[in-house]
Amino acid sequence: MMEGLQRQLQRDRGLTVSTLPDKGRCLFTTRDFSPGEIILSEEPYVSVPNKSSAESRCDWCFTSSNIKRCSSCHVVWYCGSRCQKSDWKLHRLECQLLSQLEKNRIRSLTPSIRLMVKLYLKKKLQDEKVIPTTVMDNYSLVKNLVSHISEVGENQLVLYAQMASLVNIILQWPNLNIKEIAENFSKLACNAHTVCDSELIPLGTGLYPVVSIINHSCYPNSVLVFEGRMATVRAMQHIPKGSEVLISYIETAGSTLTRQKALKEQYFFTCSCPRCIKLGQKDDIEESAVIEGYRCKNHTCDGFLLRDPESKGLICQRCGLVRGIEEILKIAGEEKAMSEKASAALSSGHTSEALDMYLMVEKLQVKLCHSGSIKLMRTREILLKILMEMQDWKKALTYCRLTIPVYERVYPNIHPLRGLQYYTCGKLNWLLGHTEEAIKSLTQAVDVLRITHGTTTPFMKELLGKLEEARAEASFKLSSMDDE
Ligand SMILES: C[S@@+](CC[C@H](N)C(=O)[O-])C[C@H]1O[C@@H](n2cnc3c(N)ncnc32)[C@H](O)[C@@H]1O
Repeated sequence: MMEGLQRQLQRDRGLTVSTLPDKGRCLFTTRDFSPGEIILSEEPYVSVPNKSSAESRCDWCFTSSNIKRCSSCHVVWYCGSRCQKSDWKLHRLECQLLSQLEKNRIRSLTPSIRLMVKLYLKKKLQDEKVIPTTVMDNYSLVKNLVSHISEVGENQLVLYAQMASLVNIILQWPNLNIKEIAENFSKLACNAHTVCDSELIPLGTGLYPVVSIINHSCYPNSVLVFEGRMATVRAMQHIPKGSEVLISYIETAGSTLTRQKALKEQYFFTCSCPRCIKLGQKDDIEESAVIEGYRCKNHTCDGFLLRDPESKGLICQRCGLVRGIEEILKIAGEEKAMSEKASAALSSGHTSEALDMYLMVEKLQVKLCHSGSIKLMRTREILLKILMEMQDWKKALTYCRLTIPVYERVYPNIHPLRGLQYYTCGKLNWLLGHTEEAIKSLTQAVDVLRITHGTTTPFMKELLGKLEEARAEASFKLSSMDDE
């Protein structure tokens, strides 16, 4: 199977699988790739939508529109007969199992448990040749995934063992190996991908064993996006022949320490990408102080603070003013308490209370954090979302504009989140009738998103349509001015 995969990747894609001593398997290019070009597309081996009390999703394509519950198991939803048919061979077995479960068990079913049950059902159906196997779609690819089981902590192991025994109860197969199921949970933790829509809203989880060969970099040359349930890896820059294809597994906006911690905890490795090797160097320390540190006490100064070895405070690197730790901790405490209240208000649907609370959080964070702070940017993003929900386009645009300089600082020129933020800015300007500004932001969005998302998806067609509309409006305005 592995030779078959190698041959297909080489012939159809210009790719090859190699092994590096410090990384394990890796994907390399055997030809040049240009920015925006698809490197790899893959359907999931298995996938499952997220569980949300507010919104169910089609088990096959993840849409939440026009969905109906399966009339037999009452657990799984489909948007129509096409998706139901595509999933039928597997769901037929799953449906019988789910129908036998007690109500309490059904309620406690998590997406991970369902994903694991589906994994075993798919393997069984492929073993019995009910579902065909292909070089890109077979269980041996799952077998080859890394699990890091020997590095998993005691508490996590107990959790995996409990989850494995639940899978065993659901499947009721003789001779099921609980240890193997637990190890497969560990594989899912470092190999499964969150399936997102074009705006990067999470919809579910999928296992894409070929995409899982791709290693991580905090400065990646490629990006993983989803078109429905299909995973697509695109080149974000020119990738010469003989390069390793690298995507990012994590939110790359954080400081080197934050990124390394996240990678170690979930993926058990220490990243040595061009950004991570700078750990502890002057530039890296200063960047962390801006994006995760505190602001100068003097509000007219935009300096960042570093620990002052002589005093018990932090010293501004621009004006030299010392800021005491006690004062920082006091505001930080108030900010934490208010953030918790605000988040609780938002998740219980009290939108206008949440808005007031987040405005207070923002005030405290402005006192506390540097203007380049990621934390402050996240609060402003929440305010932007709330204000958009309330259709207060004017204030929403103010917040969107405030986030842009931080996006431009923490994300590279071509990054999907940066493109999406320009898109939001463009839409808001358009709604407010600021045609010229809308054209500028929508053009910036297109420049980024045509590389990360391609140009042919409905999402991109909508964006390109909006830009065209804004340009037509601008030239109409111009020609009516000429007439006057
Ligand atoms: C999704 S898998 C990637 C493929 C993997 N190398 C393999 O052999 O199957 C994730 C695992 O790959 C390894 N890995 C990924 N990126 C790495 C990197 N930049 N440096 C070292 N190891 C890395 C880690 O062991 C991580 O848990």
